[in-house]
Amino acid sequence: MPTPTDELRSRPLSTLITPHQLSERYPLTDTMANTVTQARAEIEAILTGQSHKLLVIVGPCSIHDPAAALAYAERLAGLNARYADKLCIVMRTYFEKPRTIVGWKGLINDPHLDGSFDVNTGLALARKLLCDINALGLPTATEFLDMVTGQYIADLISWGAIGARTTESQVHREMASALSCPVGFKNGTDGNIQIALDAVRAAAHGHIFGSPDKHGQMSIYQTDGNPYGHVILRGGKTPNYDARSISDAASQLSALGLPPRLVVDLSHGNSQKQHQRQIEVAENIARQLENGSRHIAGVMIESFIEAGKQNAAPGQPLVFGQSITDACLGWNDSEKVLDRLYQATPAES
Ligand SMILES: O=C[C@H](O)[C@H](O)COP(=O)(O)O
Ligand SMILES: C=C(OP(=O)(O)O)C(=O)O
Repeated sequence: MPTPTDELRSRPLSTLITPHQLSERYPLTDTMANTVTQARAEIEAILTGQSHKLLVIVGPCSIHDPAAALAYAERLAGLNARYADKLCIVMRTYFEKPRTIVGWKGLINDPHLDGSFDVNTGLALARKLLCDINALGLPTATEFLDMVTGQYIADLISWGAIGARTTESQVHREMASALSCPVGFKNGTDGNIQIALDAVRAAAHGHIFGSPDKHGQMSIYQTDGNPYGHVILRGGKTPNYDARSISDAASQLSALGLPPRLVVDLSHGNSQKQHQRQIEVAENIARQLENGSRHIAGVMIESFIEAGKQNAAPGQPLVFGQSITDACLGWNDSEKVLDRLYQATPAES
């Protein structure tokens, strides 16, 4: 026997349910499919400038408690109905968190928040929550980070993001080229927009790559390319939501023959990670809209029931509806921000 040279630093722990098995347990119903199909069509029309509406991706930084997320979704569904003539509201349902170094990586990876890494339960909780939210008629958004887990939930997602830490990654661009929903690419954490422009172009192309299929069989996939890739300005070392930064990015899109429309993240580098600052960023965006800017297709907001964030320590009780990753706006401020954006969005001309 030769000396082993492989799997020296890894080992399989247990088998993973397949995407097909999970979707048999939590199937996509006609109501859910209608929510997804209608929202994707509306978002596509917003991104190409055919719709006057503003896309608003709003919700917790991450999902850690499905009951709290559903309680938030029920409130948000009310605002979705109230503002439907001008806003296209999509709930942030982020199950995978990219970490700067290490930390809790989201509900799918560690659903019990205790390092037990019960991934099969995490996948089931994520899919069930997405079914419940879409059944309310409220569409959902997520970051696609892991190359495998997206297969379990992508049919329930109306808008996807590739994060600041992965926009430059070839495999994420290939994945985006396959996704059935519109996909936004964040600028880099240092503020580099070029990588997001490159990503939009790369994802618009078809690619060939290896991936498990819905039954877990390793397969060679061919993708068509995603025509609805777009840039998300999330700030970097300094913010980039001001009118000048937005029009510069829009000019770069036009020069590439792409629609000069983009999404602005009110959080992260644009709020310098101070959640309350999202309110002033929203005010600035509202004024740009009122001044006739045609470049702002949408915004992203980190919002939950309770403002701020808390530390999740195993065995310690958690505040219901408060973030355990980035700090979020509380519900009252979120309502005010959405109302302000509604007032600033032009009515259909
Ligand atoms: O949006 C979430 C965080 O900003 C991102 O996951 C990085 O988090 P970290 O810097 O706390 O690891
Ligand atoms: C991780 C996120 O953002 P970014 O990739 O911009 O840091 C996020 O939106 O949760």
